[in-house]
Amino acid sequence: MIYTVTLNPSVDYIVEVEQFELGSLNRTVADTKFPGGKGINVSRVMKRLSVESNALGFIGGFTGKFVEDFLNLEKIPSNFVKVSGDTRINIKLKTEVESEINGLGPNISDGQLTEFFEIFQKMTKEDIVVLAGSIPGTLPSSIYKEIIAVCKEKEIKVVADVSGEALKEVITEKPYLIKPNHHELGELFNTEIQSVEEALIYGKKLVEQGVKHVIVSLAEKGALLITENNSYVANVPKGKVLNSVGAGDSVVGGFISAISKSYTIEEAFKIGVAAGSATAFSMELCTKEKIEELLPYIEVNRVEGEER
Ligand SMILES: Nc1ncnc2c1ncn2[C@@H]1O[C@H](COP(=O)(O)OP(=O)(O)OP(=O)(O)O)[C@@H](O)[C@H]1O
Ligand SMILES: O=P(O)(O)OC[C@@]1(O)O[C@H](CO)[C@@H](O)[C@@H]1O
Repeated sequence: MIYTVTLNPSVDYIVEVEQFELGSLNRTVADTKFPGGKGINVSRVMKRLSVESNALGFIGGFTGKFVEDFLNLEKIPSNFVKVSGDTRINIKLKTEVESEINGLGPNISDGQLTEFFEIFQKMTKEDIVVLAGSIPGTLPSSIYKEIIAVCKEKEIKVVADVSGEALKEVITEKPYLIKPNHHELGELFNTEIQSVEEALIYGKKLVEQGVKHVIVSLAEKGALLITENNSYVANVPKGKVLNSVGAGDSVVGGFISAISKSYTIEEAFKIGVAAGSATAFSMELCTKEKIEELLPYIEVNRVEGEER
C-alpha cells in the first residue's frame, strides 16, 4: 500500500477576483473548495490513475469533516487522527497573478501524535510512504526524521515533497525520491537556480549525498530526473496555466503511480511531468484524460554523456 502523509491538511478555497483591489470590498466571479494539503493531492492524483493509497495525517472540525467526506466520495481510503481544532482553510486567490494565504492549522497533542505513530506499526517493507507538505507549528520540526526512522526500521521506501529545513533534514536520511522545485533546490545551497543546467549541478549533489531519485521541477522551463546512473531532462507542454496549485504534487502522484505499475523510470518521469502540466492547465487537479492528451508533447532525453 502507498501511504500519503499530510500532517497539515487544508480546505483549499479557490477564489477568482477580477481586478483585485487591496483595501476594498472585492467580489468573486467564481469560487470553489477542494480538500488540500500536498499528500492528499498526491492521493487524489494517484486515484485518478487507478492507484490505491491511504491518506494519513491529522484533521479536525467542520473543515476536517469536509476533507474526509470528499475523500470518501472519491473512494480514497484514509486513516486520519482526529484533533479538536479545525483543519485550516488555505486561500488561493486568482487575479492577474496567483496569491496564496495558507493557515496555521490546529494544535496536535502528544497523545494524538502517539496515535499517529501507531498506524505505522502495521506497515511492511512492500509499502511506500509519501511525506508531503509543511509541519504544523505544534509538532516538533524533527517529525519527518522520526517518521523516516520508523520507516527505515521496516525497510519502507520514503518519498518526500517538503521544503526548507524539513528538506535539509530529510536528505540526510537518503529517501527514495525528493521533488524540489528550482527555488527550493537553490535555497538548499544558498543560491539562485535559473536554468535546467544549473539545476542539474545541484540536483546531482543530492544524489551524491545518497538520495535515490531527485526530480527538479522548473515550472514552464521543464524538469529533471537525476538518479545514481543517469540524468534525464523533460520539456513541458505549452498551454494556458489556469491553476498551478497542486502541480508539483501531481508530478509526484504521476511518477509514483507509474513506478507502482512497473513502468520504466523514464516513462514514470514523463507521466509525472504530464500530470504536473495537466494540473497546471486545469482548474482542479489533473484527470487521466488530460494527462494522456499531453503525453505526446513531452520528450524525455538522457542528458548527453550522463551514463555514470
Ligand atoms: N507554465 C507551465 N507550463 C506547463 N507546465 C507547467 C507550468 N507550470 C507548472 N507546470 C507543470 O507543473 C510541474 C510542477 O511545477 P513547479 O515547478 O512550479 O512545481 P511546484 O512549485 O512544486 O508546484 P506547485 O507548488 O505549484 O504545486 C512542472 O514540472 C510542470 O509539469
Ligand atoms: O502549507 P503547505 O503544507 O506547505 O502547503 C499546503 C498547500 O498549499 O499545498 C497544496 C498544493 O501543493 C495545497 O493543496 C495546500 O493548500
